[in-house]
Amino acid sequence: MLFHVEMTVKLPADMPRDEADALKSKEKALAQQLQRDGKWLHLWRVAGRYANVSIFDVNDNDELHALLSSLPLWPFMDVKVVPLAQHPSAIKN
Ligand SMILES: O=C(O)CC1=CCC(=O)O1
Repeated sequence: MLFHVEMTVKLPADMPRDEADALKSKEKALAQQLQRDGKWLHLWRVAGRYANVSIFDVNDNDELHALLSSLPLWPFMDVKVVPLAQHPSAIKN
């Protein structure tokens, strides 16, 4: 199942720089592993915002939730999920 996910990161302004950097580093390592695993198909920065748009390919809603909630930045993100279905006019998917 494919999901469009928008994540907006909101780190507390008073979070120490080294703590924020450690979280971002862990986030990057896990995001890259999930891309190698074929679960995280696309990862795009939203221009001008500390946010990304991603496409995930997972088995079901529960796997998506488990994956998203395992991200180190999860406690500091607003996440919007849109389930995707086939479009009848699409010539590739
Ligand atoms: O910077 C972000 O958009 C949050 C994030 C998700 C995966 C990653 O490496 O950073």
